[in-house]
Amino acid sequence: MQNDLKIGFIGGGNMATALIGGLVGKLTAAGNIHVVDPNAEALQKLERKFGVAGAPQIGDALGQCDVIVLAIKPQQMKDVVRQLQPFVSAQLVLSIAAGIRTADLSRWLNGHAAIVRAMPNTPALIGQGITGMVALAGVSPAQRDAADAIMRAVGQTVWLDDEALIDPVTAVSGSGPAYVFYFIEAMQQAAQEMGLTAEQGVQLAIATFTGASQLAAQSSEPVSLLRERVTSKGGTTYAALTSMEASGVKDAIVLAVKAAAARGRELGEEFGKD
Ligand SMILES: NC(=O)C1=CN([C@@H]2O[C@H](COP(=O)(O)OP(=O)(O)OC[C@H]3O[C@@H](n4cnc5c(N)ncnc54)[C@H](OP(=O)(O)O)[C@@H]3O)[C@@H](O)[C@H]2O)C=CC1
Ligand SMILES: O=C(O)[C@@H]1CCC=N1
Repeated sequence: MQNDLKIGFIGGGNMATALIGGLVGKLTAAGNIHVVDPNAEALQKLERKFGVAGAPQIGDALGQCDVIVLAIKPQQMKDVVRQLQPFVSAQLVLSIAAGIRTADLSRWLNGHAAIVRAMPNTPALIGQGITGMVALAGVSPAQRDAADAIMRAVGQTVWLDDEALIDPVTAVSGSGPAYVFYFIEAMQQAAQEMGLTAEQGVQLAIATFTGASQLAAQSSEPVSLLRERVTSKGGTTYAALTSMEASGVKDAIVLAVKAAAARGRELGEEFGKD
Protein backbone atom coordinates (compact mmCIF):
# COMPACT_ATOMS: atom_id res chain seq x y z
CA MET A 1 0.00 0.00 0.00
CA GLN A 2 1.35 3.43 -0.95
CA ASN A 3 0.02 5.53 1.94
CA ASP A 4 -2.68 6.01 4.55
CA LEU A 5 -4.65 8.80 2.91
CA LYS A 6 -7.94 9.49 4.73
CA ILE A 7 -10.69 9.80 2.15
CA GLY A 8 -14.32 10.81 2.68
CA PHE A 9 -16.99 10.11 0.07
CA ILE A 10 -20.27 12.00 -0.08
CA GLY A 11 -22.56 9.75 -2.10
CA GLY A 12 -22.06 5.99 -2.09
CA GLY A 13 -23.59 5.09 -5.47
CA ASN A 14 -22.21 3.66 -8.72
CA MET A 15 -19.12 5.80 -9.15
CA ALA A 16 -18.19 5.92 -5.45
CA THR A 17 -18.43 2.11 -5.36
CA ALA A 18 -16.12 1.83 -8.36
CA LEU A 19 -13.59 4.22 -6.81
CA ILE A 20 -13.70 2.62 -3.35
CA GLY A 21 -13.23 -0.81 -4.95
CA GLY A 22 -10.04 0.43 -6.60
CA LEU A 23 -8.71 2.24 -3.54
CA VAL A 24 -9.21 -0.21 -0.67
CA GLY A 25 -6.05 -2.11 0.14
CA LYS A 26 -4.25 -0.49 -2.79
CA LEU A 27 -3.95 3.22 -2.02
CA THR A 28 -5.29 3.18 1.53
CA ALA A 29 -6.80 0.86 4.15
CA ALA A 30 -10.58 0.39 4.39
CA GLY A 31 -10.48 1.98 7.86
CA ASN A 32 -9.29 5.26 6.29
CA ILE A 33 -12.40 5.57 4.12
CA HIS A 34 -15.60 7.19 5.38
CA VAL A 35 -18.77 7.27 3.27
CA VAL A 36 -21.78 9.54 3.76
CA ASP A 37 -25.02 8.42 2.13
CA PRO A 38 -28.58 8.66 3.47
CA ASN A 39 -29.45 5.53 1.47
CA ALA A 40 -29.04 2.80 4.13
CA GLU A 41 -28.94 0.03 1.53
CA ALA A 42 -26.11 1.67 -0.46
CA LEU A 43 -24.17 2.28 2.74
CA GLN A 44 -24.57 -1.30 4.05
CA LYS A 45 -23.46 -2.70 0.71
CA LEU A 46 -20.25 -0.67 0.84
CA GLU A 47 -19.64 -1.50 4.50
CA ARG A 48 -20.10 -5.24 3.85
CA LYS A 49 -18.17 -5.38 0.58
CA PHE A 50 -15.17 -3.22 1.45
CA GLY A 51 -15.20 -2.87 5.25
CA VAL A 52 -15.41 0.93 5.05
CA ALA A 53 -17.22 3.00 7.69
CA GLY A 54 -20.27 5.06 6.85
CA ALA A 55 -22.81 7.54 8.16
CA PRO A 56 -26.18 8.76 6.88
CA GLN A 57 -25.18 12.40 7.13
CA ILE A 58 -22.27 14.81 6.96
CA GLY A 59 -20.40 15.09 10.27
CA ASP A 60 -17.07 15.45 12.04
CA ALA A 61 -15.52 12.39 10.35
CA LEU A 62 -15.20 14.41 7.13
CA GLY A 63 -13.27 17.08 9.00
CA GLN A 64 -10.57 14.45 9.69
CA CYS A 65 -10.17 13.50 6.00
CA ASP A 66 -7.34 14.56 3.67
CA VAL A 67 -9.61 14.34 0.63
CA ILE A 68 -13.40 14.66 0.32
CA VAL A 69 -14.84 13.15 -2.87
CA LEU A 70 -18.16 14.62 -3.99
CA ALA A 71 -19.94 11.68 -5.67
CA ILE A 72 -23.53 12.87 -5.59
CA LYS A 73 -25.75 13.95 -8.46
CA PRO A 74 -25.29 17.49 -9.85
CA GLN A 75 -28.83 18.31 -8.72
CA GLN A 76 -27.90 17.65 -5.05
CA MET A 77 -24.54 19.39 -5.12
CA LYS A 78 -25.37 22.89 -3.88
CA ASP A 79 -27.35 21.78 -0.79
CA VAL A 80 -24.85 19.08 0.12
CA VAL A 81 -21.78 21.28 -0.33
CA ARG A 82 -23.32 24.02 1.80
CA GLN A 83 -23.88 21.44 4.58
CA LEU A 84 -20.29 20.33 4.14
CA GLN A 85 -18.82 23.85 4.34
CA PRO A 86 -18.37 24.01 8.18
CA PHE A 87 -16.29 20.79 8.05
CA VAL A 88 -13.90 21.96 5.30
CA SER A 89 -10.60 23.62 6.17
CA ALA A 90 -7.43 22.32 4.47
CA GLN A 91 -8.88 19.25 2.75
CA LEU A 92 -8.75 18.64 -0.96
CA VAL A 93 -12.29 18.61 -2.37
CA LEU A 94 -12.52 16.33 -5.41
CA SER A 95 -15.77 16.53 -7.39
CA ILE A 96 -16.71 13.93 -9.99
CA ALA A 97 -20.10 15.47 -10.81
CA ALA A 98 -21.03 16.28 -14.40
CA GLY A 99 -21.39 19.97 -15.14
CA ILE A 100 -20.75 21.50 -11.71
CA ARG A 101 -18.00 24.13 -11.98
CA THR A 102 -15.16 24.65 -9.54
CA ALA A 103 -16.04 28.36 -9.19
CA ASP A 104 -19.49 27.41 -7.87
CA LEU A 105 -18.09 24.75 -5.53
CA SER A 106 -15.56 27.27 -4.23
CA ARG A 107 -18.27 29.90 -3.65
CA TRP A 108 -20.48 27.41 -1.74
CA LEU A 109 -17.41 26.53 0.34
CA ASN A 110 -16.74 30.18 1.28
CA GLY A 111 -13.85 30.62 -1.17
CA HIS A 112 -12.12 27.25 -0.55
CA ALA A 113 -9.41 26.93 -3.21
CA ALA A 114 -8.20 23.33 -2.94
CA ILE A 115 -10.62 21.86 -5.47
CA VAL A 116 -10.12 19.32 -8.26
CA ARG A 117 -12.86 18.58 -10.77
CA ALA A 118 -12.69 15.13 -12.35
CA MET A 119 -14.74 13.11 -14.81
CA PRO A 120 -14.25 9.33 -14.55
CA ASN A 121 -16.25 6.58 -16.28
CA THR A 122 -17.80 3.25 -15.26
CA PRO A 123 -15.05 0.93 -16.60
CA ALA A 124 -13.42 2.16 -13.37
CA LEU A 125 -15.38 -0.74 -11.84
CA ILE A 126 -12.87 -3.14 -13.42
CA GLY A 127 -9.84 -0.86 -13.17
CA GLN A 128 -10.16 0.16 -16.84
CA GLY A 129 -11.51 3.68 -16.35
CA ILE A 130 -10.23 6.93 -17.74
CA THR A 131 -10.58 10.24 -15.93
CA GLY A 132 -10.17 13.79 -17.21
CA MET A 133 -9.14 16.18 -14.42
CA VAL A 134 -8.49 19.85 -13.75
CA ALA A 135 -7.15 21.56 -10.60
CA LEU A 136 -7.75 25.05 -9.23
CA ALA A 137 -4.57 27.08 -8.66
CA GLY A 138 -5.04 26.64 -4.88
CA VAL A 139 -4.38 22.88 -5.08
CA SER A 140 -0.93 22.01 -3.69
CA PRO A 141 1.38 19.64 -5.60
CA ALA A 142 0.82 16.98 -2.88
CA GLN A 143 -2.96 17.34 -3.22
CA ARG A 144 -2.73 17.09 -7.00
CA ASP A 145 -0.68 13.91 -6.59
CA ALA A 146 -3.29 12.55 -4.17
CA ALA A 147 -6.13 13.28 -6.63
CA ASP A 148 -4.15 11.64 -9.42
CA ALA A 149 -3.40 8.57 -7.28
CA ILE A 150 -7.08 8.20 -6.34
CA MET A 151 -8.22 8.22 -9.95
CA ARG A 152 -5.28 6.11 -11.14
CA ALA A 153 -6.40 3.41 -8.70
CA VAL A 154 -9.21 2.73 -11.20
CA GLY A 155 -7.53 3.44 -14.54
CA GLN A 156 -5.79 6.19 -16.50
CA THR A 157 -5.82 9.96 -15.90
CA VAL A 158 -5.62 12.90 -18.30
CA TRP A 159 -4.94 16.34 -16.79
CA LEU A 160 -6.40 19.41 -18.50
CA ASP A 161 -5.33 23.05 -18.21
CA ASP A 162 -8.73 24.46 -19.09
CA GLU A 163 -11.86 23.58 -17.12
CA ALA A 164 -14.02 24.28 -20.19
CA LEU A 165 -12.64 21.01 -21.63
CA ILE A 166 -14.20 18.89 -18.87
CA ASP A 167 -17.62 19.04 -20.60
CA PRO A 168 -16.14 17.60 -23.83
CA VAL A 169 -14.34 14.93 -21.76
CA THR A 170 -17.67 14.12 -20.07
CA ALA A 171 -19.26 13.80 -23.50
CA VAL A 172 -16.53 11.57 -24.94
CA SER A 173 -15.38 9.26 -22.13
CA GLY A 174 -17.72 9.97 -19.19
CA SER A 175 -20.86 9.12 -21.15
CA GLY A 176 -18.91 7.12 -23.74
CA PRO A 177 -19.42 3.64 -22.25
CA ALA A 178 -23.16 4.08 -22.92
CA TYR A 179 -22.50 4.71 -26.62
CA VAL A 180 -20.43 1.53 -26.82
CA PHE A 181 -23.17 -0.48 -25.07
CA TYR A 182 -25.72 1.04 -27.49
CA PHE A 183 -23.61 -0.07 -30.46
CA ILE A 184 -23.27 -3.56 -28.97
CA GLU A 185 -27.04 -3.69 -28.49
CA ALA A 186 -27.57 -2.72 -32.15
CA MET A 187 -25.12 -5.40 -33.36
CA GLN A 188 -26.84 -7.97 -31.15
CA GLN A 189 -30.24 -6.98 -32.55
CA ALA A 190 -28.96 -7.35 -36.13
CA ALA A 191 -27.41 -10.73 -35.27
CA GLN A 192 -30.72 -11.98 -33.88
CA GLU A 193 -32.72 -10.65 -36.84
CA MET A 194 -30.39 -12.69 -39.07
CA GLY A 195 -30.91 -15.95 -37.13
CA LEU A 196 -28.17 -16.02 -34.47
CA THR A 197 -29.20 -16.41 -30.82
CA ALA A 198 -29.11 -13.43 -28.43
CA GLU A 199 -26.17 -15.07 -26.60
CA GLN A 200 -24.23 -15.64 -29.80
CA GLY A 201 -24.96 -12.06 -30.94
CA VAL A 202 -23.76 -10.42 -27.74
CA GLN A 203 -20.71 -12.70 -27.52
CA LEU A 204 -19.70 -11.83 -31.09
CA ALA A 205 -20.32 -8.09 -30.59
CA ILE A 206 -18.48 -7.81 -27.25
CA ALA A 207 -15.48 -9.83 -28.41
CA THR A 208 -15.31 -7.68 -31.53
CA PHE A 209 -15.30 -4.46 -29.46
CA THR A 210 -12.68 -5.84 -27.07
CA GLY A 211 -10.46 -7.13 -29.87
CA ALA A 212 -10.77 -4.04 -32.05
CA SER A 213 -10.10 -1.62 -29.19
CA GLN A 214 -7.09 -3.64 -28.02
CA LEU A 215 -5.81 -3.67 -31.59
CA ALA A 216 -6.25 0.12 -31.84
CA ALA A 217 -4.59 0.64 -28.45
CA GLN A 218 -1.59 -1.52 -29.35
CA SER A 219 -1.15 -0.21 -32.89
CA SER A 220 0.99 2.78 -33.80
CA GLU A 221 -1.12 3.33 -36.92
CA PRO A 222 -4.13 5.65 -37.16
CA VAL A 223 -7.53 4.09 -36.44
CA SER A 224 -8.70 5.07 -39.94
CA LEU A 225 -5.98 2.83 -41.44
CA LEU A 226 -7.04 -0.11 -39.26
CA ARG A 227 -10.60 0.45 -40.54
CA GLU A 228 -9.40 0.50 -44.15
CA ARG A 229 -7.59 -2.85 -43.64
CA VAL A 230 -10.91 -4.51 -42.74
CA THR A 231 -12.62 -2.96 -45.74
CA SER A 232 -11.91 -5.11 -48.81
CA LYS A 233 -12.79 -3.50 -52.12
CA GLY A 234 -16.34 -4.45 -53.09
CA GLY A 235 -16.62 -6.61 -49.96
CA THR A 236 -18.97 -6.91 -47.00
CA THR A 237 -17.45 -4.19 -44.79
CA TYR A 238 -17.60 -1.75 -47.68
CA ALA A 239 -21.32 -2.54 -47.99
CA ALA A 240 -21.88 -1.88 -44.28
CA LEU A 241 -19.85 1.34 -44.13
CA THR A 242 -21.49 2.67 -47.31
CA SER A 243 -24.87 2.03 -45.68
CA MET A 244 -23.74 3.81 -42.49
CA GLU A 245 -22.47 6.83 -44.45
CA ALA A 246 -25.77 6.98 -46.40
CA SER A 247 -27.67 6.97 -43.08
CA GLY A 248 -25.41 9.71 -41.65
CA VAL A 249 -24.25 7.52 -38.75
CA LYS A 250 -20.93 9.35 -38.22
CA ASP A 251 -22.54 12.80 -38.31
CA ALA A 252 -25.23 11.57 -35.91
CA ILE A 253 -22.57 10.33 -33.47
CA VAL A 254 -20.65 13.62 -33.65
CA LEU A 255 -23.91 15.51 -33.01
CA ALA A 256 -24.82 13.22 -30.11
CA VAL A 257 -21.45 13.66 -28.38
CA LYS A 258 -21.77 17.44 -28.76
CA ALA A 259 -25.28 17.24 -27.25
CA ALA A 260 -23.79 15.53 -24.19
CA ALA A 261 -21.21 18.33 -23.81
CA ALA A 262 -23.95 20.95 -24.16
CA ARG A 263 -25.98 19.17 -21.46
CA GLY A 264 -22.90 19.24 -19.20
CA ARG A 265 -22.67 23.02 -19.64
CA GLU A 266 -26.42 23.33 -19.03
CA LEU A 267 -26.19 21.28 -15.81
CA GLY A 268 -23.45 23.65 -14.64
CA GLU A 269 -25.63 26.68 -15.32
CA GLU A 270 -28.83 25.12 -13.96
CA PHE A 271 -27.40 23.73 -10.70
CA GLY A 272 -24.54 26.18 -10.20
CA LYS A 273 -26.71 29.21 -9.47
CA ASP A 274 -26.70 31.23 -6.19
N1 LIG B 1 -22.51 6.95 -13.58
C1 LIG B 1 -21.53 7.37 -14.37
O1 LIG B 1 -21.21 6.77 -15.42
C2 LIG B 1 -20.76 8.59 -14.01
C3 LIG B 1 -21.21 9.47 -13.05
N2 LIG B 1 -20.49 10.60 -12.75
C4 LIG B 1 -20.97 11.55 -11.76
O2 LIG B 1 -20.87 10.91 -10.51
C5 LIG B 1 -21.89 11.42 -9.65
C6 LIG B 1 -22.59 10.25 -9.00
O3 LIG B 1 -23.13 9.44 -10.03
P1 LIG B 1 -23.58 7.94 -9.75
O4 LIG B 1 -22.63 7.30 -8.80
O5 LIG B 1 -23.83 7.33 -11.05
O6 LIG B 1 -24.97 8.23 -8.98
P2 LIG B 1 -25.74 7.32 -7.97
O7 LIG B 1 -27.17 7.79 -7.97
O8 LIG B 1 -25.45 5.88 -8.21
O9 LIG B 1 -25.07 7.70 -6.55
C7 LIG B 1 -25.37 8.85 -5.81
C8 LIG B 1 -25.59 8.42 -4.37
O10 LIG B 1 -25.70 9.59 -3.57
C9 LIG B 1 -26.75 9.37 -2.63
N3 LIG B 1 -27.23 10.62 -2.07
C10 LIG B 1 -28.39 11.30 -2.32
N4 LIG B 1 -28.45 12.39 -1.55
C11 LIG B 1 -27.32 12.42 -0.81
C12 LIG B 1 -26.83 13.30 0.20
N5 LIG B 1 -27.51 14.38 0.59
N6 LIG B 1 -25.65 13.02 0.79
C13 LIG B 1 -24.96 11.93 0.42
N7 LIG B 1 -25.38 11.05 -0.52
C14 LIG B 1 -26.55 11.30 -1.13
C15 LIG B 1 -27.76 8.62 -3.45
O11 LIG B 1 -28.76 8.03 -2.66
P3 LIG B 1 -30.22 7.82 -3.37
O12 LIG B 1 -30.04 6.76 -4.39
O13 LIG B 1 -31.08 7.38 -2.21
O14 LIG B 1 -30.61 9.14 -3.95
C16 LIG B 1 -26.87 7.61 -4.16
O15 LIG B 1 -26.60 6.48 -3.36
C17 LIG B 1 -22.81 12.29 -10.50
O16 LIG B 1 -22.59 13.63 -10.19
C18 LIG B 1 -22.40 11.97 -11.95
O17 LIG B 1 -22.50 13.12 -12.76
C19 LIG B 1 -19.28 10.85 -13.33
C20 LIG B 1 -18.78 10.00 -14.25
C21 LIG B 1 -19.49 8.83 -14.72
O1 LIG C 1 -25.03 10.80 -17.62
C1 LIG C 1 -24.46 11.50 -16.78
O2 LIG C 1 -24.86 12.65 -16.52
C2 LIG C 1 -23.26 10.97 -16.05
C3 LIG C 1 -22.03 11.79 -16.33
C4 LIG C 1 -21.20 10.97 -17.26
C5 LIG C 1 -21.82 9.65 -17.23
N1 LIG C 1 -22.91 9.65 -16.53
